[in-house]
Amino acid sequence: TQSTRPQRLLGAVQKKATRGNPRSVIQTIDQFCRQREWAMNVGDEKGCILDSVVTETNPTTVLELGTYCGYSTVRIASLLPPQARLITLEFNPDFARIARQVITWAGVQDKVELVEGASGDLIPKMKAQFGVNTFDLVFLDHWKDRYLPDTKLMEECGLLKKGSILLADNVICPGTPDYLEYVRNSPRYQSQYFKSHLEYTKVEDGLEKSVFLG
Ligand SMILES: O=C(NC/C=C/[C@H]1O[C@@H](n2cnc3c(NCCO)ncnc32)[C@H](O)[C@@H]1O)c1cc(-c2ccc(F)cc2)cc(O)c1O
Ligand SMILES: [Mg+2]
Repeated sequence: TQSTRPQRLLGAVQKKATRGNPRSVIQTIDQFCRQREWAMNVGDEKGCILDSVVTETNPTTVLELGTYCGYSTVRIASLLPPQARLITLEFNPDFARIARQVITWAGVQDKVELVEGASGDLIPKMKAQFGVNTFDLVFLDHWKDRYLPDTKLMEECGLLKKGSILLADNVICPGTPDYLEYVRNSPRYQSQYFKSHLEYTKVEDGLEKSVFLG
């Protein structure tokens, strides 16, 4: 039977990346996506912006919406201090299965909790079921029309505190117009756009960093 693109991406990681070396896994995926098959990872250019936001936030608790193959999961986890943890939500079981293997190959599995399910169902359970108080950083990279409803849901569930950071991928391409309008006009957020390019292309895209003001 035909393999899927995520399966081929995992194959490249297991063949070429050094086990236990997150940077090697990231480099291998970026090379695969540039030389073999494009895939919707945040990529190396926007990935550097993600890295800088993670390091300057120095988060203890991170939430990622949309794991896909685990590229940004590995990127973020590799920068977290020892006690910090990253919860990543993925509702496609096939993608979750691939991501778990990528995360383990990179050796960051002890900092990552991959939860299979839809963000809309899981966000309300974060406090009771996952022992989360608030998130210091949220990386939004799932269906683009879900960024806004899930942000409102996180507010309602008391998962954001003064200073919590939302970092959203693809605010230009494919675009998240309703989310952008909200975080840029709401008095509850201080927003900043980081101009970049769609992963592995010259098309404009960018990340929006929004600080929750409480
Ligand atoms: O569409 C893009 N990303 C979507 C990611 C989805 C992943 O997240 C998972 N997911 C989705 N919704 C939820 C959910 N909750 C919501 C549903 O309940 N709860 C849990 N998991 C969820 C999916 O199963 C996937 O694993 C994209 C496209 C381009 C692109 C640009 C230009 C082009 F020409 C083509 C493509 C570039 C990018 O960087 C992109 O991120
Ligand atoms: Mg994306």
